[in-house]
Amino acid sequence: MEPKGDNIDRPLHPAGFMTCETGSNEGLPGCGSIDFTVAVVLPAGGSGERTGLLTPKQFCKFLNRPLISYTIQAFERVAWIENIVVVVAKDNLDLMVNIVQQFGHKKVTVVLGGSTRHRSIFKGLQAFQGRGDESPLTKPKVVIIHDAVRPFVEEDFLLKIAVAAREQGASGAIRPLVSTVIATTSEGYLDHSLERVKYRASEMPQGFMYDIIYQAYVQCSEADFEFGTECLHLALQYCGTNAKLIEGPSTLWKVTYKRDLFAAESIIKETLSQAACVVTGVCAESTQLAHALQKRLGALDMQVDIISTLLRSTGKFISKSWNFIHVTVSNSCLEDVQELVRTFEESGHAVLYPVVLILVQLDVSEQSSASERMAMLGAIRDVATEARRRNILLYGILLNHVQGAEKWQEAVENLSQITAALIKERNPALTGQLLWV
Ligand SMILES: Nc1ccn([C@@H]2O[C@H](COP(=O)(O)OP(=O)(O)OP(=O)(O)O)[C@@H](O)[C@H]2O)c(=O)n1
Ligand SMILES: O=P(O)(O)OC[C@@H](O)[C@@H](O)[C@@H](O)CO
Repeated sequence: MEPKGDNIDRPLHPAGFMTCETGSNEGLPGCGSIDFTVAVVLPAGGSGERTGLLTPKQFCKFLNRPLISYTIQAFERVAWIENIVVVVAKDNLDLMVNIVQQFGHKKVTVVLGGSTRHRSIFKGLQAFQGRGDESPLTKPKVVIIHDAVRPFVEEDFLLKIAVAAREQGASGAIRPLVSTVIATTSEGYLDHSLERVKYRASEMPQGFMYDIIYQAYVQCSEADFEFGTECLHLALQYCGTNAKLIEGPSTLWKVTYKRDLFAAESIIKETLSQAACVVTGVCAESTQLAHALQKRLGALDMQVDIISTLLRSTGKFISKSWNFIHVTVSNSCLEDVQELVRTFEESGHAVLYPVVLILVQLDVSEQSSASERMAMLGAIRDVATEARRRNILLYGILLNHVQGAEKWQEAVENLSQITAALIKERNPALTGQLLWV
């Protein structure tokens, strides 16, 4: 999982940062909910030592996409946020610019960080300061500061933080303490414990009037830069600004330890669409199988639609990030699958989230020959390799049309369990394989 930084021949701004395509709020829906400019600083310049991994946690991949890309997406989909400044260590500068380009992130400026979190945040804030030439970034009225390793943040809470920062000068997310806080003696014994109900954990996002937090950083001490962990404290200490504290959802937690990476992956997978569109073609057996599958997947809380052909209606399902199950009684449908891969490529829709495409061949000839199975496997492998480049995960299933109602019911049950698992897990290792049910 080592980061692979390809050198990007991009001019580094005199202030030491690269600007990718910036978005604008003009005319976007939703920006009417806020009448002042808001920007975001995402400190992502750490090394993630506490995970015990060589790859900094913000660059660890989930479904073939780095964690930081999920965090950036959480902010770029908010129409009233104008600019997103991502602060990274020098060694990860090219990697970060690569990620912005690969996943089509907008409004993003990549900035070089510092040796501590506070130093990195200050570098991020400086991206809004003119440096003698016209800075490409508009200085915001309010700036939101958010650890890049907190990917699960929702627009409604960001709105609360931004409005409170505009009104109070500063605002911050808090959560109830899980463990009691105790003070220890220098010999390592209990000195006293704090009354837990009186304390809260300080989380992110935090919001500030830009001028307040910028001035706080201008005035803060070297000790603050070296050892401090709390931006709200700097606003109080150096600008006399008492932050409004807002209790946030439990999803605001920070990825810190290795266990947090597993939790983050599980949550990301849960957010992906489990819905599927079953494409049957025109033959009766496929349609019958599709309805049986729809009933069983429905029992697994999966939404399933059935269509006879991909023409015209594909866009509706692609726009909703649905997955596809293509049921056929012949191996002629690979052309359809290739057409679907091309449609996804043109829509660019699978860039952010992998889409599952399952090819179910109903073997009505009782028992396909080994050579026929090998031919199908070879064909699927080729198409799957191409599909993977478009972030489409193609799996093949060969379903024997067994005789006898009971055996058939069992086969359909197995098929539904396998298709549900493939869609939920999206395991790239199984793509291009032919499962035999
Ligand atoms: N010099 C630094 C140190 C940290 N951060 C960022 O600040 C956020 C919260 O810090 P933390 O969870 O402590 O990250 P790390 O410092 O990377 O973790 P560790 O202490 O385990 O090395 C992270 O997004 C991290 O990348 C930063 O921008 N610059
Ligand atoms: O201390 P760490 O560098 O692990 O993480 C930073 C956290 O302290 C910080 O995100 C919140 O406490 C809010 O300031």
